[in-house]
Amino acid sequence: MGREGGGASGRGRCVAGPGACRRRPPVAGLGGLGLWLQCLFPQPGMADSAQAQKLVYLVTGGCGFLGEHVVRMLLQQEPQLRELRIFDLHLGPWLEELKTGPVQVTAIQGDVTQAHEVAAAVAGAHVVIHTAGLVDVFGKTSPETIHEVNVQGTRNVIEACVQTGTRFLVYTSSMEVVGPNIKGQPFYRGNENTPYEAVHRHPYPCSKALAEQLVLEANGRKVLGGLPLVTCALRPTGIYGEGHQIMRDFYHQGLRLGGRLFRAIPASVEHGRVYVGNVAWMHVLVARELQHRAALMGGQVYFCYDNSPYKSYEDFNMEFLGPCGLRLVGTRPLLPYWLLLFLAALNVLLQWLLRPLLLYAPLLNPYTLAMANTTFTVSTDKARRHFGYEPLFSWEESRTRTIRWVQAVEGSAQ
Ligand SMILES: NC(=O)c1ccc[n+]([C@@H]2O[C@H](COP(=O)([O-])OP(=O)(O)OC[C@H]3O[C@@H](n4cnc5c(N)ncnc54)[C@H](O)[C@@H]3O)[C@@H](O)[C@H]2O)c1
Ligand SMILES: CC(C)CCC[C@@H](C)[C@H]1CC[C@H]2[C@@H]3[C@H](O)C=C4C[C@@H](O)CC[C@]4(C)[C@H]3CC[C@]12C
Repeated sequence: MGREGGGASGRGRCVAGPGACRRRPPVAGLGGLGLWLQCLFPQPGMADSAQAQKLVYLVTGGCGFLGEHVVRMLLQQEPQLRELRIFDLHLGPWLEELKTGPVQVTAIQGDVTQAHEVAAAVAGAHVVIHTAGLVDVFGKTSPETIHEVNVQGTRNVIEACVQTGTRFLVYTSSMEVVGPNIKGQPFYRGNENTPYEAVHRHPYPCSKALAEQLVLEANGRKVLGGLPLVTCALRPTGIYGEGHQIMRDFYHQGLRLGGRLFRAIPASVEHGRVYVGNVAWMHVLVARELQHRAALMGGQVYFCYDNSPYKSYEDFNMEFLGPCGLRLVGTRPLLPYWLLLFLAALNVLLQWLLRPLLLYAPLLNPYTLAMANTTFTVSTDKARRHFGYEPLFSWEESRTRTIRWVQAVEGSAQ
């Protein structure tokens, strides 16, 4: 981290990996030499036709909450896209509608823990956006499985890039790679260089930290063909927007409680949030600019940010749930913190006792309580400086879109 400054631009050169050159039809009559010349000196006119749609992207986890937004954003905003591969354990039916567009959409059902499946999907791709992961802070999955998917899965993606000659890898990391830490120390509007004691105990942040480290260390490794791998990691804070399962859960919980939610966290605790459309846009931009600014961006981490307001987790949710008819009761937490902590610990015990019979995984546990109860917000412009990022969606638009989505959830629940 912390390495900043100007970097050489690879713009205009054959920067998209050996596959890019291999894939274009050779210049007639010149055979292999033509192929070379074409890579070195693109012909006039190619920029707008053949060259415009030349790249193959792979999105792992492309059917998840964030992954779907990345997929749709790529199709809307990436003119260089020729083929989009979507790799996921569970493929969504909505993929079908994408297959009628001008870009070839290839759905691949696969498991990131299976190295051969990953290698087959990666082969021939120019860019990999690795969002697949097990997001579990509720104890639904074993720590071993979280490690297997998040760490070994990432290792498999890296090795596949190296073996098949894919040069650009974007990894979806998380704010939790930094914190909040188990000491509950605030991270108040920090940036990528803010010192913070990152201490991980919970399997999910541990796995994200290890995986991020693997990705950053892989930057510069030689891939098949001899060119260097260029990697970077994006660290979203808590993502919200259309498709956010936890928002849906809070909404339904509020409906069950007669249209009320009860404040558990002091309003003064700030929790970083970022709109899913802007996180997706950052992925698209990073993937694009990594190809031109490898020296500057390779091996870097970027927090994901936008203009969403700094609020407590609950007050922020009310920005959407309020207009949908829910009310947050209390200006201060209704239960004292020690009692919440006791209930959180009780939930852990219940989870353990009930495990042989059923999966008991409530929202409240000591880790989620610590997350919600510790200030963690970012304030940075590193993404703007390095790759020209500006949020695509204003706060008002992000809010409106999310409210509309919650209202649609409500409609479909009736
Ligand atoms: N949701 C957030 O607030 C948030 C914040 C920061 C970072 N992230 C990161 O963003 C990424 C996406 O998170 P999300 O919220 O969209 O989660 P999600 O669960 O909605 O999506 C993850 C996707 O990965 C797929 N997947 C899981 N295991 C797989 C496997 N073994 N092989 C192939 N695919 C597999 C799932 O099927 C799913 O479609 C994750 O890496 C997560 O750590 C999420
Ligand atoms: C006191 C309780 C009732 C409130 C519980 C809220 C809790 C479920 C919320 C609070 C903070 C949320 C996490 C935070 O937004 C950031 C991330 C990072 C990401 O990598 C995965 C999701 C996660 C952990 C959110 C999960 C839900 C949390 C813990």
